[in-house]
Amino acid sequence: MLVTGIEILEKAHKEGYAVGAFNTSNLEITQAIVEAAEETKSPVIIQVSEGGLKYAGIETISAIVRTMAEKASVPIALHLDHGTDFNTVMKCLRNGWTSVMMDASKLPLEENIKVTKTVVQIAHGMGVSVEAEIGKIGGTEDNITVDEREAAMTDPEEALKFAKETGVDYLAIAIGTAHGPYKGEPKLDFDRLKKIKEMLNIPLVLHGASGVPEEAIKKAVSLGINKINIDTDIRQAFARRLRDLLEKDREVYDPRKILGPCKDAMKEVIKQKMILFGAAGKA
Ligand SMILES: O=C(COP(=O)(O)O)N(O)CCCCOP(=O)(O)O
Ligand SMILES: [Ca+2]
Ligand code: NA
Ligand SMILES: [Zn+2]
Repeated sequence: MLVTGIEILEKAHKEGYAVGAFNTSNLEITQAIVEAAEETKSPVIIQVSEGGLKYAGIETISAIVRTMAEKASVPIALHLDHGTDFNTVMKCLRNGWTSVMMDASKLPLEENIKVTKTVVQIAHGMGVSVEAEIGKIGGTEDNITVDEREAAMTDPEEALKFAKETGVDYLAIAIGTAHGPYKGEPKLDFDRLKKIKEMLNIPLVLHGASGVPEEAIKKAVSLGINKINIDTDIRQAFARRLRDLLEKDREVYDPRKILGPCKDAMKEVIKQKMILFGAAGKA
């Protein structure tokens, strides 16, 4: 069934587990996520980035996700990932999103608070929950130094002020992860996470979780992470299966016979994440 993000994350926060938030931009990725959730009886957040909206078309990807979510037997939310443009957030609210991220983390704190508070008021008025980001979760390609990444981490006092003044439902925090494939092993600041959770006591979001070792994921969940964003690992599962399939079969040309197995490969990766996060069986 289609539900709001907070309905899924409030329960995860209370019961101490995390829910996968997986990016989609087409039919097959959406199928992989929904089938994985059904087969592991997991609640799940299906999210679309601004790039995904451009690729698929906002009404189209909304129709695909909402139709499949409404038919599903497990709770599914439709989330806007990294909504950096205010008007894009408004368009998603108008097109049936049940959760939106207003990502104004690149703005100074006071401006981030101002725009996030406005989005929270509008979204809550429409029965939609809101994610925001404090601290900077960059990309592994960003050529910033270790100190700069340290400096970009979320300050607990700022996070408390931000949460109180905006009324945000769940907060993405920077504790050492980054988007994209990692070159070395990411080092997560667990003390920082523990402090933020104790001070804010709301659902927390981990971005850049592809490529983070399983033990670190488990520890982050035990310390209060409740939404875990995964995209790169799914993309890589798709591409691996596609290359392997086309190398083995030079004759195949039916997209269903090519994309179908790729969908299955993505589904297997997603199922493993749901089990690792503790969402399996919680639907
Ligand atoms: O935190 C994450 C997941 O990060 P990871 O899967 O790379 O670790 N995300 O928020 C997913 C980011 C998706 C970006 O999509 P576009 O290419 O369309 O901009
Ligand atoms: Ca990553
Ligand atoms: Na997000
Ligand atoms: Zn992210």
